[in-house]
Amino acid sequence: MGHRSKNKQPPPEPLKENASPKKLGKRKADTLEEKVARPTKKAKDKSKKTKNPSKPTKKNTPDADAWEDVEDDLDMKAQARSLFDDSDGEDGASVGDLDEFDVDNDEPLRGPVQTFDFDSDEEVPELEPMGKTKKSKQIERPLKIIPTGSDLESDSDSSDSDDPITMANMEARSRALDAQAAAEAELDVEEMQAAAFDEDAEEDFDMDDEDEEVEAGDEFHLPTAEEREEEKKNGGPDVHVVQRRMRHCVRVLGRFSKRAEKGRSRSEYVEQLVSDIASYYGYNDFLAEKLFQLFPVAEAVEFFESNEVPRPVTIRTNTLRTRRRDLAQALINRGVNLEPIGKWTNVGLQVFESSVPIGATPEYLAGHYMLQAASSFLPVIALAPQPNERILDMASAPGGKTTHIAALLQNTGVVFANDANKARTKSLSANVHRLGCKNVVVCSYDGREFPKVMGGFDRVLLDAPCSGTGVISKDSSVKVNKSERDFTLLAHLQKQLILCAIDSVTPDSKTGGYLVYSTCSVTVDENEAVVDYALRKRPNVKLVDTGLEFGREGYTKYRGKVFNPSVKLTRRFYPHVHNMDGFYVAKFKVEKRGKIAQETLDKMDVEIGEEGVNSETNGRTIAFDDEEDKPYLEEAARRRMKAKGLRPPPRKTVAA
Ligand SMILES: C[S@@+](CC[C@H](N)C(=O)[O-])C[C@H]1O[C@@H](n2cnc3c(N)ncnc32)[C@H](O)[C@@H]1O
Repeated sequence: MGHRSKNKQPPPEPLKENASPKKLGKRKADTLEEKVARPTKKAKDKSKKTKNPSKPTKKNTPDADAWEDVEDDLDMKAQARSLFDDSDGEDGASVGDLDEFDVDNDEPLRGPVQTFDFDSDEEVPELEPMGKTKKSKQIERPLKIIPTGSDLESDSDSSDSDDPITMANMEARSRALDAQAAAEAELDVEEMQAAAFDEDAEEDFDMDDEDEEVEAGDEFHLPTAEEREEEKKNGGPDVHVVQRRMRHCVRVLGRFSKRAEKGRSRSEYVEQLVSDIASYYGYNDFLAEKLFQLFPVAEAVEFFESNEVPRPVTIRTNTLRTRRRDLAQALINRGVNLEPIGKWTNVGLQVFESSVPIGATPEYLAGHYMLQAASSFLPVIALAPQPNERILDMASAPGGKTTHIAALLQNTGVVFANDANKARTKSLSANVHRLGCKNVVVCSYDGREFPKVMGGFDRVLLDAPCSGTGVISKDSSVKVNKSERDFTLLAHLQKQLILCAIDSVTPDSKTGGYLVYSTCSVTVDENEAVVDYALRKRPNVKLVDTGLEFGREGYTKYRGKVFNPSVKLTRRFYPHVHNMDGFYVAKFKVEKRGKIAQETLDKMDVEIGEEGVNSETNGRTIAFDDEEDKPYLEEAARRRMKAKGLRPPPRKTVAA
């Protein structure tokens, strides 16, 4: 595939699991080439239609989860009361055949049902989403349903029409768009096939190419340390050089024994590749390496590349106020082109294009939906709250998941929505009110104070503060502002929070007794390592299936670390695999302390004993490891002093 296909994205939905990572083929090579021309990457002329959302403004808060943060900017006073109070009724306004929005059907719906003037700028884009005049990379995402050749023929006439869309021509226009997408898809396939036979294509990364012949003048030479030093002195390598070198390194690392230069080691190639990835995509060396290590070589490049592309714009229907089909129709009437996200959610909609700002429609202001990344649905689906339960959302601002929980509870029971950051609880409260959640209590404690503040919860969600390495496409500052120390401190905070979250769950719950731990980060330190720590420190918990239909299994071994085998039950989500933000979800069942399976206890004793940690387990609380915690506690004390304007004493210990 060539330039045309750059940035096309399918909707967020499960892709085939365990598929071997895609080979870097011509398409990827083209992608790399295109980077040279950034930011004017797109070759396609899309001037006819105003398509697709630009991302809503996002604050640079590394802890922030996805773009529920746009809610922060809303002036509550401007939030109109519901304009659609009647819409809850089973027989809402008759709006044509929208049965597909009743849960399972994923047919696309697009095109307004009224006449729209695509060239006017009538709406004031308060929150700047979906700006008519802005194009985003999502424009080129292929539609989900690719029509047949006959559709192509019959509608080809109308595909380019500039006539206004009306009830009469909407269907034909819609089919024409599908046909266009199909034609593009066919072209892509042709290009891909052509590339497969193009022996001269130096960009072809085919790792299985037995008969490769390197043309004269195209031999690749891995720079020596001196040459790299020289390159640095001269202001760094040219972008073309970096691209070419990255391709070559990936190629060599794909079949090292055959392709490597004599006398050069694998680690030299890896070092060069990571260094080039860092400079090409703009990461600090530390983070580039950390993320690179998560994947096989070629897949790692896919991951970095996917972080350059925005994820699909998605919204969650607030079922406390409306139904998905009614919401879809209301938005279609406003000129929004959308379709259900996928079969795994019956409340999500993916927005492809809009002629109105999607963060400021009357439906938005009336709380009929939440702008929410698809990945953010996952932990709440895993939590599976049941009516009348008592739930704690331990780190909840700005409330994307809290309001989802409240909706699943159908406004019964109670949700304690906590966040340590008082300022962020304002947007949390605003969202709670806008979405009509009547069972939510907002509070602001450090999560580590639970369960002393209150306990006895049927379910707890800990959507932990994290490094945000899963949401780099939304917040690129993560590329440079995270150091090794940040990861150490974050992982420590996460470990403390998870123990407090576990202790807040009542094992006596008749309906629940679960904790869901999630992050929008892909690093093992913040995910599997935290979960494994919790299993070791709290033998009364076990991991259970998340209930999510897709996602890769959690690592049970990683770079010399061995985790509890049950960590396999946790789920990882990646932008390059699932077309959603990088995310991690683990679900624990909290059991009574006396009821722990003996085999689990035996295992715990061995594991904990091996580490030389306190091995008193049976029924007794295992405290934090004071020695391990010392530097972190010291660091926290230093920070508190600094915050109070006091000068902290010099450091005594250093975190590992
Ligand atoms: C990933 S965000 C939560 C997003 C939220 N769950 C949602 O869906 O909208 C992490 C949150 O943790 C909060 N936080 C950080 N440290 C905390 C702590 N010690 N206790 C409780 N909350 C904390 C941050 O203020 C931030 O709002």
